[in-house]
Amino acid sequence: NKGPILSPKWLPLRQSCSARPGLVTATDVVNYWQKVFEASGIPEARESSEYIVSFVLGAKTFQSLNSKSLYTPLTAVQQEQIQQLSIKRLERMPVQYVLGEWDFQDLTLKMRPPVFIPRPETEDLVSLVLEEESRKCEKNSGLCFPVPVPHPVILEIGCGSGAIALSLLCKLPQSRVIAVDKKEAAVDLTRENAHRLLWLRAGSDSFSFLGSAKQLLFWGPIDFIVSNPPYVFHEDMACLDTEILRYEDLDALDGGDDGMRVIKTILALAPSLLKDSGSVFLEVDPRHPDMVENWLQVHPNLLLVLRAIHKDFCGIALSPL
Ligand SMILES: C[S@@+](CC[C@H](N)C(=O)[O-])C[C@H]1O[C@@H](n2cnc3c(N)ncnc32)[C@H](O)[C@@H]1O
Repeated sequence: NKGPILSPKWLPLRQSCSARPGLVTATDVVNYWQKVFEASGIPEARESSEYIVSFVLGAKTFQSLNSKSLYTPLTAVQQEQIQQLSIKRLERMPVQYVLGEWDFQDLTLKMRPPVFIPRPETEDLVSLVLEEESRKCEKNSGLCFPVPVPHPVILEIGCGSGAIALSLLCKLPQSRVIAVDKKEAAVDLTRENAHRLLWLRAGSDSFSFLGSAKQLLFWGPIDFIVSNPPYVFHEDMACLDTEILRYEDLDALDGGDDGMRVIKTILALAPSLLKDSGSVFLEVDPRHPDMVENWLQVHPNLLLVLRAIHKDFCGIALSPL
């Protein structure tokens, strides 16, 4: 039900664009595909076109192309590549899947449907964990008799492409990071991204992948549990963008009736996994902090308290008593 790809509205334009391949520049092609995308109702038409053209020219952004790249005529091969990728975008494939890679913090990660595409706001979740770790280190160095702080053990539940876990490992190279996801496709992509970023080939044993939460119990005390779990309220799922509904794993987003299905699992699991000084960092819906607080009140045995809410980014931080 995706409809015709080659709509008559833009086919003549494409023909005129490819008729004189030697004379078409990157700027011409960006403008051309922007118009095609707009005519087909593709969201973020300009950005999509710019990303695709820059990618084929080996750049991250259109703005970073120098004037030579902008005005040198594209080869027929480059035009063909741009057309192939643009056709995928016309099918409403998210640009991250079209390009097959996307940046998260300082990392370029492989992206592949249906594994969840990391969102920019999740970068703040990583920053919150890093801030907490540096606070712990500062607190210790302020003691009269500082004791060596052991390197943190970090567990990410629901790693998707590995964006959070790999960013943390990159920023805290001495830490031990365990990444777990219930979907094999996600664990595989995290593993690929880790290999791609060379940590495993360098002989590091600081990254582990798990397909099942049961194995976590063998891991011993953990400093930080971090997760961007599925937290969309089930009734809101139908309102998601076509790009998401068509290509991303909906299980990665659907948090059940109250959006708390996986959040509750993580909170229930946390006390048995965390060190006494450990914390849980979760990205949640803006409605969730109150709901989490109420849920914790009826589960006092978990000994968890809601310690901070970072409303701007919909993140909450929880820590055990
Ligand atoms: C919103 S995505 C987040 C992916 C990644 N952490 C990110 O931020 O880009 C949620 C992820 O949690 C995984 N997931 C869902 N339920 C899970 C469960 N019960 N245990 C482990 N992973 C789960 C999904 O497969 C998906 O990869």
